[in-house]
Amino acid sequence: MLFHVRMDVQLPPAMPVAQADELKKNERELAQSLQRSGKWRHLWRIAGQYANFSVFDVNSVDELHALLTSLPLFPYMKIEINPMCRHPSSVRDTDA
Ligand SMILES: O=C(O)C[C@H]1C=CC(=O)O1
Repeated sequence: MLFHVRMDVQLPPAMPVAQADELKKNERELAQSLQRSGKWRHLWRIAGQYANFSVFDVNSVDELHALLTSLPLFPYMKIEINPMCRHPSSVRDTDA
């Protein structure tokens, strides 16, 4: 199942830089591991914002929820999720 996910990150301005850096480092490691596993198919920065567009390929909504809530930055994210299915006019046969 494919989901388009938008994540907007808002760290509290008062958060110490060292804590923010540690969270970002841990987030990056997990995000890269999930990309290598194929679960996190796409990760794009939204230009000019501390936000991203992502595409996740998971087996269930429960798996997506577990994955998103496991992210170190999850407590500081606003997340918007859109389920996707194949478009009948798509020419990309492998994109399912
Ligand atoms: O930077 C972000 O968009 C937030 C988050 C998503 C992946 C990652 O490494 O950090």
